[in-house]
Amino acid sequence: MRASLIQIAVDEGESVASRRRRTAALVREQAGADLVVLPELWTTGAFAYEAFGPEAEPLEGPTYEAMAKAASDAGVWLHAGSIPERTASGSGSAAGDGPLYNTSLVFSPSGDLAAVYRKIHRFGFDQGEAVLMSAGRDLVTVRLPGTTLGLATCYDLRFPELFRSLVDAGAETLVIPAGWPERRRAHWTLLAQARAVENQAFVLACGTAGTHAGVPQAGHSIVVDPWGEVLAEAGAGEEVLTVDFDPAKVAATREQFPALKDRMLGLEPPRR
Ligand SMILES: O=C(O)CCC(=O)C(=O)O
Repeated sequence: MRASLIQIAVDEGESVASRRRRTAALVREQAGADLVVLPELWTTGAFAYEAFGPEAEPLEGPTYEAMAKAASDAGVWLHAGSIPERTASGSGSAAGDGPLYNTSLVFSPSGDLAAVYRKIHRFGFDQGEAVLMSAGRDLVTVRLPGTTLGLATCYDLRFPELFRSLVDAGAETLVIPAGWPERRRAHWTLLAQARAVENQAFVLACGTAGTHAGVPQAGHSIVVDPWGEVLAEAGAGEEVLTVDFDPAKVAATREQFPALKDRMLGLEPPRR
C-alpha cells in the first residue's frame, strides 16, 4: 500500500482560497498512491483561532467540494485533514448557526464521502479550540481494501484510551492529521511511536509546516510500523512524504507478539 502525507505549509501570507487550490493540485499529483493524507485545519491553521468562525464551512462546503473532486481526479482514498465545520443549528431551522467542530473528511477514490470524524479532545485548556469548538463523541473507523483506518486528530494523540477503543473497533492503521507546534516536537515523535507500539498498528501522522498566529509548526510528519520502526519522516518544510507499507504486518505482529491478548480489563479500584 502506498501512502502520501502532504505536509502543507500554513502561513498567514496565503489566502485560504489559494491554499485550497494549491492543496487540491498536490492531491492530484499523488495519482498512483492508495491513500493520501492532509493535516489538521490546513485551511486556517490550527492556532489561528480568530479565523475559525469566519472561515468555518458547512460540511459540504468549498473544501469538501474541492477535495471530493481531487480524490476522484487522482483516484485515491483521501483523508482530507480537517476543517472548521459550522453545523446547522440544533433546531434545524437555520442552517449554519450551530456549534463549530474540528471535522475530518475521508473520501473514496470515486470522490464519495466515506467518513466524517469530529475531533474528540480539544486543545487549549480554557482557550482557543477548547472554547471555540465543540467536542465530537463518536469513534470512527474506515474500511479500505487491505486495512481499516482508525481516525484521530492532533491533541487526540495524547489520549491512549481513544486508540485502544479504535483498535477494539478493528483499526489497523491509525491516521492522525495534526497542526503540532515545533516547541513540542519531541512529544509528537515519541507519542506517534508509542501509539504504534502499544496498539501494534501503523501510525500515519501528518502535520503542517510554516508559521501561523505566531506558532512555528513542527512538520516532521511521520509513518511508524506496528513494531515501532519509523518508516519515513519529513523535515520541517512543506513536503510530500511517500511511503510503501504492507498492511499484513499488523496481523503478523499481533500474532508473533500477542501482547494485546494479555490485556487485563475491569481491574478492581484500590481498597480504602
Ligand atoms: O498536544 C499538543 O502538544 C499539541 C496539540 C495541538 O496543537 C492541537 O490539538 O491542535
